[in-house]
Amino acid sequence: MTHRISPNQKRKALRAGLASGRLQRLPGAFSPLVARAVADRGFEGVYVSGAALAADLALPDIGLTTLTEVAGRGGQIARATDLPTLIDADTGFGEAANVARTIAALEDAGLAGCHLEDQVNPKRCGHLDGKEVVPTPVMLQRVRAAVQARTDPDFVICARTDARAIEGLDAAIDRAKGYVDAGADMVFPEALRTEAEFAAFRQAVDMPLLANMTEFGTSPALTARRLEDLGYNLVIWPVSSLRAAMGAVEDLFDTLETEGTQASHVDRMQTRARLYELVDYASYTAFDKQLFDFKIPGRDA
Ligand SMILES: C[C@](O)(C(=O)O)[C@H](CC(=O)O)C(=O)O
Ligand SMILES: [Mg+2]
Repeated sequence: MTHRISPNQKRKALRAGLASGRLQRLPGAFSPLVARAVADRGFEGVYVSGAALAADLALPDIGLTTLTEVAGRGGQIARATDLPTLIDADTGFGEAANVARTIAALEDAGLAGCHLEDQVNPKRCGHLDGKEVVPTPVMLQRVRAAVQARTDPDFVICARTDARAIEGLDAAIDRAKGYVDAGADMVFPEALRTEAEFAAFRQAVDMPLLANMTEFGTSPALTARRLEDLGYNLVIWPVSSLRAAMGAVEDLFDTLETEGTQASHVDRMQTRARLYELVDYASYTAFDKQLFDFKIPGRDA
């Protein structure tokens, strides 16, 4: 498992995927190890969720994490695989000037792209009540700032609109069109309510579209095949791996507490061998051997 693909090559791969007519499938990875498990299958990319990143720090998803934390963790996850990694940049961590700095940090961290949303600061989960959006001109500034700040033209800037839940579908579509005119490469219509709304958005917006298949939210659960048929370009399952892992962790702790041993749980655990596969233990051993198996001319003949 050698990782030699440059950030620019990953960005080009993401762009090619978006232009391919095939759905790009990006499971959320809350850690570099989880990203390895994504890459070990046939997925086209990795997603870094703001909600999962916050939850991992035992924080709610209300804009408490900082750019430094998000870029740092995003970079660790992006470096773990050869796949392009798309990251959730929330509202851009401020207004235009902050957004510009956010793009610089995410590019430097090796991300392939990010999404920026039109919520007010502090933001909320897109599937909960109580969120608000900024006036369209404010989001247009954010998008323009992002596009101008980009130093690699292949870095993908995705504009997310949260307007569906607040202003309705037509307003969300109008906003999306404006964000595209401002230079966004793709659009993330958040919290659509029905499959018909997914279809209507596709009909109205002539740019790559992202579908968010999060659980326990307000959107219907559509399969990858259905989303591809609807003409969507990219799907994220942002928090699914964290929810699955935490479900298993809580079950384990219940077992430990009640049974005093993990024995009945071990068959559900990732094995030591599989973990070593994912961290590519063998190639490190080979590398070490090659470094230390050397002879010094004159000393070792
Ligand atoms: C996509 C999202 O922005 C995220 O941070 O992963 C969240 C997901 C979630 O809370 O389920 C969102 O949809 O707001
Ligand atoms: Mg988020």
